[in-house]
Amino acid sequence: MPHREENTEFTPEQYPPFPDSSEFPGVELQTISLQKLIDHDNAEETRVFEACKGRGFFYLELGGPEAGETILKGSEEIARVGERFMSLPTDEKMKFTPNKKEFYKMLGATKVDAAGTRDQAEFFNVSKNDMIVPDNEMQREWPKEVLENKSLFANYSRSAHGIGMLVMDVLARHLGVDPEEIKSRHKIEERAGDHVRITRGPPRATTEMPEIQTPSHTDFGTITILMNWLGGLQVWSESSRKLGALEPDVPGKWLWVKPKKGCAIVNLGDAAVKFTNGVLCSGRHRVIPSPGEQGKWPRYSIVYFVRPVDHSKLKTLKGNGIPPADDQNEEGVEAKEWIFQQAMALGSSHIASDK
Ligand SMILES: O=C(O)CCC(=O)C(=O)O
Ligand SMILES: [Fe+2]
Repeated sequence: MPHREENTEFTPEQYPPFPDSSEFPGVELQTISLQKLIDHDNAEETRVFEACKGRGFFYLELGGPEAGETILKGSEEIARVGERFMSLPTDEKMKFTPNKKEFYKMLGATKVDAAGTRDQAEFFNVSKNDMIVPDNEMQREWPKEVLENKSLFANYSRSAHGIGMLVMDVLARHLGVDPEEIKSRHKIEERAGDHVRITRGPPRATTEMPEIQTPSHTDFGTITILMNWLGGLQVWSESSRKLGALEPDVPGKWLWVKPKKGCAIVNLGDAAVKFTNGVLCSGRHRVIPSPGEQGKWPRYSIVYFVRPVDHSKLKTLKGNGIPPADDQNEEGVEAKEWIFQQAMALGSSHIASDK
């Protein structure tokens, strides 16, 4: 049985498998090989492009290349760092929630529906910008658990950002977009809303499904690299390119995304939809407690959000695969402001810095 002691509750080697039952219908996702993308394998590039036009979600097999190995190993190390931080008393953790925004979000701080039901997960966001710079250029206070592991977060951020950009480069070339246009909007050294998020959902309170750990949303950024070990993530069966609504706006149902060993789950965010005038899809998803026996364990996930740099303009890119947009003559909103607006449309200041 899982216990809440030092480094004992994140125990992937003990987790039971995702239940094999029609009660928990799963979604079929393509599995893309990172190594093949690095090798510019044509067929693999086409598969990833199709996956991003369709649901905007796929598994990425990480084993082999250095960046992939960093994510595989680093996500577990970060989960253990997260476990130590999460075990602190709430008031200690709340010190890292300046102005009720960002960094640490306690369980129940956001509303998951119009009735005001509260979420059931806590998370901590670690900004890429502060991890990749020398100590004297850091802009915020961080808990000692993070500071002691700054190089872990820095390496993880660089690898996840690099993987995200590799995928975006493939997509740009398939859309006839100058890859430099994407690169210049995602320079790692420039300030951006990128962060590593450590989320902990408590074991399921009752056997009844569901309480909501992370409410229905689409991610705000460009591309997300997600590592999780227990079920709980679900995607909406029908893809939609409408942004902002809390609830799905097309008929469908929630399908489970089963964690796949050795793979990240990669999904596009709203900025990728905006950049491509809706050619690419950012899939709607949510997290509920893990199914069956898995629900007895606390659930950790480690997410990296790649976002456009703060001062870049959220304007549709030009390319022969992108329908002309009506924003070409507008000045365009800066990424930082745009992400804030997306968050406000979701109706929560906590989500402002979130998804
Ligand atoms: O915990 C997960 O598996 C997904 C979390 C997520 O969607 C998010 O933090 O945006
Ligand atoms: Fe998400």
